[in-house]
Amino acid sequence: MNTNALCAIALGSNLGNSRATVTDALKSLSAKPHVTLIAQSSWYQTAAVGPPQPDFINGCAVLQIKMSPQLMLETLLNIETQFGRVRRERWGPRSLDLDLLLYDDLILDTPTLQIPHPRMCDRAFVLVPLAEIAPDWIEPVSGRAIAQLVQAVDCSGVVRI
Ligand SMILES: Nc1ncnc2c1ncn2[C@@H]1O[C@H](COP(=O)(O)OP(=O)(O)OP(=O)(O)O)[C@@H](O)[C@H]1O
Ligand SMILES: Nc1nc2c(c(=O)[nH]1)N=C(CO)CN2
Repeated sequence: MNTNALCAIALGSNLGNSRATVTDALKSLSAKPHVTLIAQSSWYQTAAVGPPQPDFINGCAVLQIKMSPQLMLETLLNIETQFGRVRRERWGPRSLDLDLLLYDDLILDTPTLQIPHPRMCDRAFVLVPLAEIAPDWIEPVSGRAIAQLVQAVDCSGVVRI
């Protein structure tokens, strides 16, 4: 694939030295060929959604990439592995979670990859950082801008650090 695309990703961690992990993971991703970092949010301490577990560090980034969505997902999964991610229970603690949130205005629904990320509109820990760097990006399934979506969720568990 030769054309440039803009994508948004979410980073999260709640095991180990989470702040260092998310920072280093974003550096590692930005250093890859065909990836240019366009914008990076602040980091947030967020109350865990799902089973009881420690708070997360979360943030988002916008990247310009010359990669298909599938290759980008593969790249994210490889970085998760590199940073010690071991897959255990769904929504359980993890050293690093990288989600592909948006890819231009694409809607994609395959068994291994859904874009936009299907749960992003419900998640304050995604929408608050994303609204900082991409408030006008339209989430193509809802047709609503990130700045509108963030107003519809409870952001009380999301604290900028
Ligand atoms: N947009 C996407 N971004 C990342 N992974 C995706 C996406 N769409 C589908 N997946 C699939 O989901 C799998 C990742 O599941 P994972 O264990 O990280 O889920 P989770 O982080 O526990 O939960 P959630 O998906 O709710 O954040 C990947 O292997 C991938 O095939
Ligand atoms: N606060 C917070 N909670 C979560 C998170 C996350 O990144 N942050 N990730 C999950 C699975 O993807 C489940 N719950």
